[in-house]
Amino acid sequence: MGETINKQTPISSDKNILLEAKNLTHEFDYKLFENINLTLEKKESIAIIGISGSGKSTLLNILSSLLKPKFGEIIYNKEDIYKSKKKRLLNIRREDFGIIFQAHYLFRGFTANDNLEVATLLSGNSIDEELLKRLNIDFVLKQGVGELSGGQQQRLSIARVLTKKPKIIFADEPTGNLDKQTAQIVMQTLHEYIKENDSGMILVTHENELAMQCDKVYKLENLELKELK
Ligand SMILES: Nc1ncnc2c1ncn2[C@@H]1O[C@H](COP(=O)(O)OP(=O)(O)OP(=O)(O)O)[C@@H](O)[C@H]1O
Repeated sequence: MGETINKQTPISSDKNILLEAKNLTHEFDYKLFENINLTLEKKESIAIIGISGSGKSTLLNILSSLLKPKFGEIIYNKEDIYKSKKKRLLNIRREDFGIIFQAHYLFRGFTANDNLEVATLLSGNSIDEELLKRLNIDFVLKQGVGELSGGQQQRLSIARVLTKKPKIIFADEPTGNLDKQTAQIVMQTLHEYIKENDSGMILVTHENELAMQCDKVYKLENLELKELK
């Protein structure tokens, strides 16, 4: 009898689920993946690895509301985001999703501080001085974005995303421009953020070491997501 109860007990309760990808299929010139499923829970980090061209960034674009898949659903807050009205999709992207891509969309004609202010205005949150110190960019706030190094720009874009207090972080090679030590600080900051804020993170990376620091690791290979951890 006990066995039956165990079998019926869900591994994760619905209220812990942040995002679900169901039966995703996508292709451009060639098929990238077919019938992929993925679930992200609160406080969880997921890494996606795979060879160049396997479709990792495409998958992240689909998960993060930027690209409609050929087939399949992305369920967030019990709704398929790609079936939502355009305005609703934009609101989810703007308010709940924190998208960290290498081509960080900073406003280049403005100062670092102006860029953070935009996030505070949109979200109603204030700038987290501690976070800026941690990321070692607290001393560049008055500088123009164009005067910052690539790595400083990357950390500024991460600070801007976190200022929004997103429910889910989507990060594509977020430490690509950074030395090993700084990359580690950034990853630690992201992991702490999701634990402290009941958020989740999906990370695409080439670096196995960073991937293995995540709770789950999947490899995109032969059209499938294989669970490595
Ligand atoms: N918007 C697009 N239009 C047409 N083809 C695309 C588009 N975006 C990606 N592709 C193609 O899809 C394939 C997968 O690209 P993607 O960037 O998802 O791979 P990746 O695994 O992230 O690669 P990398 O590790 O090199 O960043 C590539 O062949 C790429 O040229």
